[in-house]
Amino acid sequence: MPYSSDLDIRVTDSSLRDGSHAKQHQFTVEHVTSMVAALDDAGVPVIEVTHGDGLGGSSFNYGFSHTPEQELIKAAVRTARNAKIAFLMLPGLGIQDDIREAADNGASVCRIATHCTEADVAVQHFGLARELGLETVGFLMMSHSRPPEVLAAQARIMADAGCQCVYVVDSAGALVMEQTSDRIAALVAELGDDAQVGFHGHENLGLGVANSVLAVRAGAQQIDGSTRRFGAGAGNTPVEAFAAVAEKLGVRTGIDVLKIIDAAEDVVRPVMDGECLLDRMSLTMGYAGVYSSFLKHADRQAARYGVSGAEILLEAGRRQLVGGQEDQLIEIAAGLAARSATATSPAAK
Ligand SMILES: CC[C@H](O)CC(=O)C(=O)O
Ligand SMILES: [Mn+2]
Repeated sequence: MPYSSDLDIRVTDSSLRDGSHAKQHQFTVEHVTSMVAALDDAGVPVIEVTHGDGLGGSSFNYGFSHTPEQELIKAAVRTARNAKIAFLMLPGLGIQDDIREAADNGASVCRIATHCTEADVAVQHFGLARELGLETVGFLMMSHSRPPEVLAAQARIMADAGCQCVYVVDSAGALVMEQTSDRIAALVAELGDDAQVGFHGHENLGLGVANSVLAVRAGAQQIDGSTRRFGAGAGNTPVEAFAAVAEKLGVRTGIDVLKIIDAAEDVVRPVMDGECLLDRMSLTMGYAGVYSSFLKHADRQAARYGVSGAEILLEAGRRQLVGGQEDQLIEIAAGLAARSATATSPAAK
């Protein structure tokens, strides 16, 4: 087992990583220090801190960070008294030296994310992380897009490479109830005692907490959330709501519900540029199965080309775009603008 614990479920708070998308990667050391202090005090056992797109994500394509992520990781490690500090990396975007640096800076949980059909690109990274003594987590992103048996086979590749907990990642917030539990159950059956199973939800259909409860009932042992839903799209499963629901169900998370409710309101909310909303854009993402981190990119291209952001997302869903294909949002917006110019030109009438 990757960790010894008397908790039933281990919660990882992703607000300082998934929330980086919503914050357009503008976290400062002060933001990290205040949020880590509050989450740690409320008993959150793992806190993830990285650029939204993981180590090495600060770039023209994904958006430049305000503060280098390794500085943010160091600040988190300095601040946490009990919580472990985790980081995310996508092979190819981040490189192995980034993992070494994060480990040197005191992070202890290495989370490696691939598209849900591409687990093999992470094999060497899991090996390195284990050599460095890091705890390992694997992310199968866009898990709504493949059936349970495909995900289970990909989870097996991760576990054989040294991954200690494989997550079903609902990047688009598109999974509905049993679609979550069927996927979790398939991974649990495949992995047995070889690795744990986790669930990372998004709120784009308003199902983060419900899907997480179903994931737990299907055998998930680790659950992600973000305090105040501070994450991409409509945000992640709210940690404070999940902790409250878990307590009512008799599931122990070790999180003090009243303290995390206060942290959400008094500490996390002031760091956010705005609430993560279940509005037309994020709901369209859940409905059409679009990667939550495309939200701000789609907003920008909609404004730049004067077209509907929801139309951009619907086409992104039709094309089944995956992370790394953000540039296609520009092409989609330009195409919508060209079509609307043709339709309104006098020659077309
Ligand atoms: C770009 C990484 C991505 O945001 C990871 C994640 O949280 C997800 O796929 O939901
Ligand atoms: Mn996410």
